[in-house]
Amino acid sequence: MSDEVRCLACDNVVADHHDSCGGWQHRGCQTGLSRYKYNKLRSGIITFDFICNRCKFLSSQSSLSLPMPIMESTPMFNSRTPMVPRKPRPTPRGRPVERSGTVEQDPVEVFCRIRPPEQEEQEECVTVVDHSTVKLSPPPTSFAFRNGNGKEQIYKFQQVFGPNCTQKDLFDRTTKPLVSDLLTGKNGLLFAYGVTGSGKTYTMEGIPQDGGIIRRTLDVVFNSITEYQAKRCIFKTDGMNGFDAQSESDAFSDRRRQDALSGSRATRTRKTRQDPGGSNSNSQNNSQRIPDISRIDEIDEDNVFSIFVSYVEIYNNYIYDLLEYVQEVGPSRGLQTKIIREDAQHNMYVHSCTEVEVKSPEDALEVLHRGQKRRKIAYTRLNCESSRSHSIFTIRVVQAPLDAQGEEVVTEKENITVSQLSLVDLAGSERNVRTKAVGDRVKEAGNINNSLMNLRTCIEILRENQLTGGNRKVPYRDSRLTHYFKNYFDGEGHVKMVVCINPKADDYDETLTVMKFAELASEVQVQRCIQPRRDLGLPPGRRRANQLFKEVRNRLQEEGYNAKNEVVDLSPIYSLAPDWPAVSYCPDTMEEVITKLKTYLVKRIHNREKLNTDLKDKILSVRSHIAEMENKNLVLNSELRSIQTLYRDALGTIRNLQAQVQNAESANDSLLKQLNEYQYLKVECDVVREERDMAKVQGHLDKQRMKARLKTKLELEKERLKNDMNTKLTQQKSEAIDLVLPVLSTNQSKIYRTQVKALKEMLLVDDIRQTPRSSTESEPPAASATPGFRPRTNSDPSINTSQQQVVDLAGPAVVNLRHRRSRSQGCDKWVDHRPTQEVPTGTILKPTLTRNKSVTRVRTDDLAKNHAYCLTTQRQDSHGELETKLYKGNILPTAGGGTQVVFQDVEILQQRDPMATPQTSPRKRSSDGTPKVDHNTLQDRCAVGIQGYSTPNTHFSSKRSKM
Ligand SMILES: Nc1ncnc2c1ncn2[C@@H]1O[C@H](COP(=O)(O)OP(=O)(O)OP(=O)(O)O)[C@@H](O)[C@H]1O
Repeated sequence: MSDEVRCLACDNVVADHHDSCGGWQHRGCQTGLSRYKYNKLRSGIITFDFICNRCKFLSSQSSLSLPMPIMESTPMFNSRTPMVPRKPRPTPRGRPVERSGTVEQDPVEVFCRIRPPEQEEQEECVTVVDHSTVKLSPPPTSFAFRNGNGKEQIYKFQQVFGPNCTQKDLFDRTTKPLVSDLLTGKNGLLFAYGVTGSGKTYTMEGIPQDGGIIRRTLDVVFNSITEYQAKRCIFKTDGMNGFDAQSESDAFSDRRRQDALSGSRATRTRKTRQDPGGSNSNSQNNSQRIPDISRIDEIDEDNVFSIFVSYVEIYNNYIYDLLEYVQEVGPSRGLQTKIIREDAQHNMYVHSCTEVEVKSPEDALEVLHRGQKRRKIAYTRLNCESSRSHSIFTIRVVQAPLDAQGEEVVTEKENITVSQLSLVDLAGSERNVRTKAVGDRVKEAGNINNSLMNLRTCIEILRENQLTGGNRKVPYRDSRLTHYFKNYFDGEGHVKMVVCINPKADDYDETLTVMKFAELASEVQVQRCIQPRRDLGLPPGRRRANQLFKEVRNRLQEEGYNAKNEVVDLSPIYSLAPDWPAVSYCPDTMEEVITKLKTYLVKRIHNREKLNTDLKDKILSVRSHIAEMENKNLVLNSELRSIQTLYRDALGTIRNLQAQVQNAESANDSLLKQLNEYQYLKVECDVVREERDMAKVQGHLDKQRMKARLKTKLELEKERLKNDMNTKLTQQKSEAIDLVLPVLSTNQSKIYRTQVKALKEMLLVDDIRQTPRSSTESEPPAASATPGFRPRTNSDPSINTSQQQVVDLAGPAVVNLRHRRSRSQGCDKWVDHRPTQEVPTGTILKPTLTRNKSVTRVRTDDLAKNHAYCLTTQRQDSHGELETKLYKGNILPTAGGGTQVVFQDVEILQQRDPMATPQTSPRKRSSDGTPKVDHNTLQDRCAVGIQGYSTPNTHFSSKRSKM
């Protein structure tokens, strides 16, 4: 029996170790071998790694870089030290075990995205031929063209996304399958590759309103596992790229500790920084965010999930943790460089890198945003925000099954599945000639180009190995980037690449290089990652069953049953045991394998027996249950029949009622119709009635007008007749006296002459008193004698006919004309007789009534004590126009010892709407245009004033003769 010894650098078999002789035989490259590093195993055994002499020579010439030895000083080879060949490496997690000798492989999927032109009418060198082909046409300015390579080039991709493609389309086609893999426990790598400014960062990150690959991935992951998320801290990292699961109580105390720590950190950050890390802009971004709402359905519902994210960048070939906590107080150390390590499963990981457990896309985006702020970005001539480093955002999904009851997480480490998806935004390749970079930018560009070149070399060698069956060492370790990618290219998951292209002609030469690399990459095959299904022999659907059980229990409790202590019983167990253990034939470990298989089979037999017993019990219980159910069924059937009869009756009643309802509805309809007609008629009637009312009002107004005209005429006629009669009477009287006098004797005649003369005088006097005054005689004699009054003539325009009528009423027949009121007695004391409901005039000019006594009802005492009287009347028409009149007069004692008012003056205040036209403003006017006095009201109100005593029933017209 012999073991192979391979060269650490080129992986060629360089020696065989023979158990029989304990010696070594050179083989393969036949160049001999040297010790390179030694490994001390826990058991104390020391093993060696070797390199062949050829690789040793190449490394000494610096044309090959070797991985650093762990020990600087290699211990001297001691021939007595047993040289134990290295044990074969454990198969990396998820890597398919070669049983039949063939391994399923997938090509690296390469997609092409062409960004929209930067300017309109930009000269372009890229054309989309169809959904998977692009054509590159060299512009005359290009280096290739000038070197005589002016031919058009055709490149094929998995899919080409043109300038108008959406972020959603790109994500669905490129990344969604990787998200599905991630959630089912498989690893994936997606990286954006291209020239600077070609849209790699846009593709990976996008904008809040239209998220790129990273944002959408987070959305879809959380959309898919929302209901199945584990509580925070149930899973925690073991510091060696693995995870442990812990009980709920431990998780609770860890949560509290974390909260306290993050609280104190947040306080410290707030204290030291005014702008809390752009939290405002972050929340603003979140508010503008349009999340992707799609989800993956094929996930194991009986698992619980936790998501961890990390964010690192490779800058100048150093790795930095973008989420590292940097103390803000005290001397700041800045970000520390990290190293890449290999875990127990030979997976590469960034040692001591911060992994944040996130519970929502918003949490994850907050972390992403935090990292982005630390990314090295700088202005270059080709991109104002050019990434100067490669960034790797890794999402790790940790999942573990629920226990048999579907209640708690199974915490054994071997049941935990960890998968990861690395989303890489590579820095763009750039030529200093074009960027005109200086200083740091040149160094950065050099490092970027070197790492990209190394990626290209690795891919080239991989492809060559795959095509030729060669075994050339792939120089993953030459740069941090390829070192980190090693697992993926070695078969640790699906690899996809999005090649970003800027179609502008200036980029032709670089774009051509990118295309060549893309073509190369698409020919590389990576081993398909097949995640072994973990079968713990637990019933599937237990989470749902548990939920259902709890729901039923709650419902029973609500209905009054005591189901609180019922426990979930999710037996039967559907499988006999977990999957067969992975065993391989090896004579050394035969015993161990047989024991393992024996244990497994015993367990299976035990499970089978248990299941059989369980099955018998269940059959019995099901039978009794069925019998019980049948009895119930019989009862229920009879109940059903009676219910059906009732139902039929009810159905008949319902039909009757429906018919009635239909009748009622049709009656209702006809009534509604009638109602409508009546309403229409009513409207018409209302219109007619309004017209009639208007005509009536008009007629009434006409009648009033006519009545007033006739009344005036009648008065005038009466006056005229009266005058005629008086003239005639006077004439007849004097004629009678003249007839009587000659008949008398001289003595008698003397006596009688004197008496007749006196009688004649009396008669004449009486005539004079009774004769109505002509318009020139209309001024009351008392007026001129009354102090404090302004005499008016007819020429005064403010005095109109109605005023004269009022003035006429103040006839001086019974007044003591010689009455003089002394000023000392207060001849200017007024009785201000106002209407009961006075309309406020709001006028600026107001009559001056000094020392007035304001009354609404006049008593004789008021008149006796005061000397002047003012009566205010108001009239308001329907248009709101107001007419206010002030009748002023003197209070004089009458011959009979009473008091009377002699009106001397009328003031009229008319308030009119300036907008109203005479037509639109109907106004009560007399035929000569002067407003009419409302005699009735006036008479009623001033009856006391005129008479000196109250005569409520006296008509104004009948009093006029006495005045
Ligand atoms: N598909 C696109 N649609 C709209 N704008 C785009 C698209 N691709 C790129 N851009 C815009 O082009 C500019 C440069 O893009 P981006 O920064 O993503 O390039 P890059 O390839 O990451 O460059 P670098 O390698 O220098 O970081 C950005 O302003 C971005 O918004």
